[in-house]
Amino acid sequence: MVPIAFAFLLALLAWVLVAGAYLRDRYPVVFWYLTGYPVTALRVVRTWRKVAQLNDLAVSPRPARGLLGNLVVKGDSLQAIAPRISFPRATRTGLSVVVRLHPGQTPAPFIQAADALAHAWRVHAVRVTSPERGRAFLLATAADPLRRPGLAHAPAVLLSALVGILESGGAWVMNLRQVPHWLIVGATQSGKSTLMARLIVQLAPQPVALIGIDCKGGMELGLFESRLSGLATSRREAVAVLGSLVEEMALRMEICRMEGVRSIWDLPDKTRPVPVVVLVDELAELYLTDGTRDGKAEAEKCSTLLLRIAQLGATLGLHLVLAGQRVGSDLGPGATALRAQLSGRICHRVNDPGTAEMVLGDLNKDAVTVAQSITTAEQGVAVCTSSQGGWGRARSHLTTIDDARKAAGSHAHLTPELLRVRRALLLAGTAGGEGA
Ligand SMILES: Nc1ncnc2c1ncn2[C@@H]1O[C@H](COP(=O)(O)OP(=O)(O)OP(=O)(O)O)[C@@H](O)[C@H]1O
Repeated sequence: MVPIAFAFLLALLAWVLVAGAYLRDRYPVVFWYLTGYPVTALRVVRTWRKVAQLNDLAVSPRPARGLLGNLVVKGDSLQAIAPRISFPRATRTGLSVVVRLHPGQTPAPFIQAADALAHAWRVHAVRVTSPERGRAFLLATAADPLRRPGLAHAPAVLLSALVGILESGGAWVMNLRQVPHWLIVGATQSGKSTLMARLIVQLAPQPVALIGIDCKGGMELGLFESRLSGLATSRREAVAVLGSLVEEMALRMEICRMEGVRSIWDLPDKTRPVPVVVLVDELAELYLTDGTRDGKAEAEKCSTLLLRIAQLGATLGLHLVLAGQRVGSDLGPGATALRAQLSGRICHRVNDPGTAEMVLGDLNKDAVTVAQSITTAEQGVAVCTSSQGGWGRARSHLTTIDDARKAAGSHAHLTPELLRVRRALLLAGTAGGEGA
């Protein structure tokens, strides 16, 4: 009888384990509600007083000074009282707690203690906000939502690309109408090319001209040449292409002036020139020189042309997406000036703190710290700015180079002809041939 009961218990245990694993993989939200949430909620309630006291979130109703005989004694009371919290409420990805602040308390110490709370509750992260005076709202995320992200959805809009998923579960969208120019940075194997490939897959079916500048001999962007209205594979060609785009910009300004409008988007659909997106792979190649006078002059020219497009292009339908392994002040003052014009920033894992600082430091110091904590295992994860002015972690949707090449090929017939660019490339090619 005993062995049968034992075998039955073993079978039951095995079944529970298998069912649990199935539930966790197929229905992670249900799994969280049934198992993770009750355990974590109890842990929050049980540890709150201690955690609050250890992190200076508890305050004493007694004054910090008192009289002992004739002496004024100063010090913290031993009877600090933790602020009251609501019972943790389950969310799809974690739980939330409302804290009733003591009079005189602000949410600032809670923001500082967010990391300690995450460790104490054994969750991935805790975010602190204060939507209402006198209350702090703690939102705990149980596991990193970017570890196994699902697919996000967003409506198809001109010049807008759904490139991945945000940590919040929302769609990660690069909307060039809202944020006209972007800087994408990351160490080797961090996910830059995958993001570029995703961008090309998303923009290829749209009525936009794509121009590639890839000074690594066209190894990366050359794969999508069938959908490119021009591809520069050397700095000489890049100068020619960017120069022709500055001429195009001047022409568009003239059209806008004659029509009495301030942007090509105010022109009627029929007369509006096609928007142009310039994709640059390895930005540093445009700035670094071999020390010769000609090399320096070419790099300076490139820098000036990029800066002009970044300054004036947004309303004229010219957009820049610049990618590179690192962007440092050593590339010259032109690179720093250009960065100021690129309001969209994406920072994958980087090799040195200086690069994260250069990409995000002028926007938010916390974003720099978060970018520096991206590990080699988190390919495709990046810190990105949003069109609302905030920032967050996100992961690109995995897109293979083959997917992007196929998308470029099947939309090749949509490639707009930019004669000015083609002519500049031809002339640069001929001049390069003569010079060789
Ligand atoms: N969003 C993602 N999800 C999962 N894996 C990814 C993601 N993005 C990139 N990877 C993986 O990371 C690897 C490197 O990606 P990618 O080639 O895009 O990096 P990179 O920064 O362009 O590297 P390099 O500078 O060496 O060209 C690829 O093999 C890809 O499979």
